[in-house]
Amino acid sequence: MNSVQFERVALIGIGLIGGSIARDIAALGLAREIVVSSRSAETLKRAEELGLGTSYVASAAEAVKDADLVIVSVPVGASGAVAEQIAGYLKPGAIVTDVGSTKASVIAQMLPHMPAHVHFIPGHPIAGTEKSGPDAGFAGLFRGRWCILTPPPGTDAEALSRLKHFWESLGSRVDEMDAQHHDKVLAIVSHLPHIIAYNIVGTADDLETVTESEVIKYSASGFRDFTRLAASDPTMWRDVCLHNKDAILEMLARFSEDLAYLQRAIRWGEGDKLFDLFTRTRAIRRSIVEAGQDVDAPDFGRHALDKKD
Ligand SMILES: NC(=O)c1ccc[n+]([C@@H]2O[C@H](COP(=O)([O-])OP(=O)(O)OC[C@H]3O[C@@H](n4cnc5c(N)ncnc54)[C@H](O)[C@@H]3O)[C@@H](O)[C@H]2O)c1
Ligand SMILES: O=C(O)C(=O)C[C@]1(C(=O)O)C=C[C@@H](O)C=C1
Repeated sequence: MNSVQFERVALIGIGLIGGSIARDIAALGLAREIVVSSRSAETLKRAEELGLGTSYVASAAEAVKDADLVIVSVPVGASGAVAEQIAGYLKPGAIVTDVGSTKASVIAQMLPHMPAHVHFIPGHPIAGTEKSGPDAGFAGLFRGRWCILTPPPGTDAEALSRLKHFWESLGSRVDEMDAQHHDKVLAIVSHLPHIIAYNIVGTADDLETVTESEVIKYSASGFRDFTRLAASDPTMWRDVCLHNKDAILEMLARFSEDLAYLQRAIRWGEGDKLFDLFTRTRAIRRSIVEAGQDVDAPDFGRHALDKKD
């Protein structure tokens, strides 16, 4: 049974993630007021049509006044500008968090603007889809998914526990780690898969004779899964690449080495090497499914990634 946790929540950015949080807060009754703010007038109007908040304001500074919880859900490259806009208007004791896919850069951009009288606790829900905008959000997106918090050293324990409780109310499991570690882990499990998807779909598109007809015709195959990821928001993913540059480049270097190993095994007909690798990776997929981390499980009910198991 949930109850009101915050009198007033300010949502800065109301796309897929902000819009999903808004729907959950309302459905679960976690706040008395939900103030929605968006840079784009069109998005704000749409959020109002969808009834995502209790009030709607164009200015982020206006939105955070008297808010006990501020959630910044904008592309990571915009975090610093938002922090600068809201800094002078934050209520003493407010919790300020974000949902950005990279953490060290968000902290570097936002922390310098945060007044000493607020609790700044960055976060990242590991849940999403390839869609964006307020219409794309839905209640239950975070259920059964991880949310990683990266509290800076010295974070107030009570504020941290309130934010943790908030995400748990949305159905998430919460972990804490430092921002650098987060960025390394996410580089391999989230950022690289997207970069690889953008790349493979781009390569297929460059093979013009193929794309004209056959890629579309035969895309009910492994390629289709890549096209879903490659349809993800260009602004968001441009920012992720630019703001987790070091970790992504490190993982890409490892990936290229391993790809060269695979390429060599294929060239020289080294079937044992191929078989061993494919056996190892199959076991990983099976352990993910067994651990209940399979997004295709009925309770996640979002999209069909891989129905082959
Ligand atoms: N999409 C996902 O799967 C996913 C998952 C977890 C976390 N995230 C992170 O959540 C954040 C929001 O992503 P989303 O998927 O909700 O994006 P979205 O495009 O659906 O929504 C972005 C929101 O930010 C606003 N915005 C865009 N540019 C801005 C700017 N320069 N200044 C101020 N506001 C701006 C937009 O008007 C919109 O309200 C990003 O930091 C992203 O990395 C995304
Ligand atoms: O499922 C998807 O479409 C996603 O891209 C979600 C996903 C991911 O890679 O898992 C993407 C970016 C986030 O920061 C968190 C989650």
